[in-house]
Amino acid sequence: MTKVTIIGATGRVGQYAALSISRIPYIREIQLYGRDGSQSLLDGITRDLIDSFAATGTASVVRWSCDLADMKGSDVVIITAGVARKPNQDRLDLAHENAKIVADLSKQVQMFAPESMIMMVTNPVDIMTSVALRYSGKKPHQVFGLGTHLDSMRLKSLIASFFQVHVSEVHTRIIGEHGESMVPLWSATTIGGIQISNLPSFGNLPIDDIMGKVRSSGQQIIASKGATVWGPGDAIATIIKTLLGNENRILTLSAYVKSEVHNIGDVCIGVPARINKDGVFPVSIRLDPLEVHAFQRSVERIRGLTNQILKNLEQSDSE
Ligand SMILES: NC(=O)C1=CN([C@@H]2O[C@H](COP(=O)(O)OP(=O)(O)OC[C@H]3O[C@@H](n4cnc5c(N)ncnc54)[C@H](O)[C@@H]3O)[C@@H](O)[C@H]2O)C=CC1
Ligand SMILES: O=C([O-])CC(=O)C(=O)O
Repeated sequence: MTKVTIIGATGRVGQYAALSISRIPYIREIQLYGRDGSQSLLDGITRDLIDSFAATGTASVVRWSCDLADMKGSDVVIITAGVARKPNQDRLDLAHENAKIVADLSKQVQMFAPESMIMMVTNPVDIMTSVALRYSGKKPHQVFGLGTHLDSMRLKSLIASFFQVHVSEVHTRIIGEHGESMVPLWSATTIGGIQISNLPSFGNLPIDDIMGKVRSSGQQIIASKGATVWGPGDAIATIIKTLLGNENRILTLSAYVKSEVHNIGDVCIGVPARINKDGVFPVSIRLDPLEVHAFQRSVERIRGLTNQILKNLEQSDSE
């Protein structure tokens, strides 16, 4: 029996993630959690999902609850709860408010679902992953965030469009912060198995323009339609499928990195990680010197902000 709980299920990302996850064949139960007062909305979302299951022949069972105890027995608890940014806000502007929400929820996940893993979506996702790790008391491989997986998919799509190839021909990744200091790994980018810099047209690739589009993608979508929904929802489902299907794929997630990347780390941040039924395990990699430098800057920025947020939380815990 494979059970996934979504905390934040009445939100835009939580709702679509539930639909996308329900398409994974071996997911048997999806538990939707919403705060007290959202009973009617949860009931409506559940009925709508059941209609969708009937139309597609999906075998999953979906239940809703306003009682966190009902996450008991979950394999993974996905947290999408918290505030989302408005146009012209940075994801980091949400850190203070969301940290309190995530710290409280993470303690409860450990209380009611001690065996489960936690997947963090709430922004700023790297910092929230560290908050969840600290407050749940779980092991590092059991707590991870969506990280730069979605950014990597956005870059993949733009490269595929430039070279006019199917997205499956492009392998690339972005590491570091899910935000301004993200680092594209051109050294790890291939098209049809060929290192991108060995393609004659690589010189024409508008790298700055492409990375500008990746960095501002969330902002642009929020400005025009209010929220990013289908991109993150399907990215969440890919990761859940990889994890619970024991696929051993290497995806770029926010995970606690100790020293796997050039001895840089001691924080949760986007890195390539092996994902299987036991959890998420950062892989040891070697990068180009410029990429190492950029990753180091990104890590230092996120580590500094994370430590500040954790200190603030400790202070409010002791008040
Ligand atoms: N990491 C990533 O790539 C992405 C992260 N996000 C983040 O996911 C989060 C959710 O985004 P949306 O679904 O668009 O927001 P939304 O406003 O539509 O939904 C927020 C959800 O959180 C719940 N919530 C708020 N405060 C809560 C609390 N104190 N306790 C329990 N639940 C609470 C709400 O009831 C609602 O279900 C935001 O922080 C957003 O920035 C969104 C897209 C991608
Ligand atoms: O931009 C946002 O606030 C939501 C998000 O993280 C994304 O879609 O990359």
